[in-house]
Amino acid sequence: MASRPVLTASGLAVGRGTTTVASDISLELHRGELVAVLGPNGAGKSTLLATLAGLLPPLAGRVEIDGRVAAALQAPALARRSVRANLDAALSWWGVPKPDRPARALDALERMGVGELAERPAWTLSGGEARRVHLARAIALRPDVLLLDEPFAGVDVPTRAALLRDAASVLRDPSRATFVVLHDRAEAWALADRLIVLLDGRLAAAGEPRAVLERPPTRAVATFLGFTGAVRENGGGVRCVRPAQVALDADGPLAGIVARRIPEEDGVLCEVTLDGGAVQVRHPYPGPAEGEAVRLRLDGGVVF
Ligand SMILES: Nc1ncnc2c1ncn2[C@@H]1O[C@H](COP(=O)(O)OP(=O)(O)OP(=O)(O)O)[C@@H](O)[C@H]1O
Repeated sequence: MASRPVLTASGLAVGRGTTTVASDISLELHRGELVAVLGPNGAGKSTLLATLAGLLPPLAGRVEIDGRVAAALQAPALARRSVRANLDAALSWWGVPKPDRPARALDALERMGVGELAERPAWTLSGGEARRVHLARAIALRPDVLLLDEPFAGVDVPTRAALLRDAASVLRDPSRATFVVLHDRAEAWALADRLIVLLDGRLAAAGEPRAVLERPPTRAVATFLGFTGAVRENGGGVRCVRPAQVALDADGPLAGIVARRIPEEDGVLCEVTLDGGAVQVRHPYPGPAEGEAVRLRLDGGVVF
């Protein structure tokens, strides 16, 4: 990317106390992009975010920022006052002159779809409403770098879908870089311009989400990204496949046995053992029985 980065982390090691959680992290954030961080529990996503925010000292390396950073941490943590007063306090602390604050606050609340909640006491909000206000408060600051830690945690599925839809348009802003820790891969596909995967204490993958999904750099990254099937190849190596890359097909070249059926909303997820591996495949209800012999075909995947 040609523009000057608004945040540059070089050779960064992050951790708590003297314990290193993740190291050798180098990344750049540019204005206008939304970068998502994925990784399993305990991978160090929140620790990295807190370090980029300046809330924790780097254990090695450095973070350079060209502008101001605002972070919205995991818990909404709204003060016991009205929604409007919560935003006003943040804007005041940020140094926004008093006459400018009401319009800035209302604009951010409206952009997050909660303008009508401005006068509500913060403690009367539902979890989903509090999340929106929490995001609005960070957006209202108009930082150069916006760091968000799991902004959709604990929000139920329909509310989450609506929040994601609103956030996708509000969070991407040409004037700032947005860096967001996510738990759910689906959120990353919906939101991110760029994806970072933290795994086993290092930055294990980085790139455009589609590219990372199509060509995960290691088997560990592939497994983390949902390549649940692995089949030995004749020529050597192991082909890793996602359930969507497997089809039950009476004329398919591979023979397997259904080892387990996991009922899902729109069908069944079948775990099929093959000579040389195992895969998962989705099938409309009722699908094959446990113990049934099936034939299947693999469409794609990646070989390690
Ligand atoms: N306040 C703390 N004091 C000491 N250790 C901590 C603290 N917070 C987190 N840790 C430890 O640091 C490691 C990384 O935790 P972190 O919260 O950064 O991971 P994460 O990837 O954000 O995980 P999750 O997906 O579960 O939120 C973990 O081993 C965790 O137990």
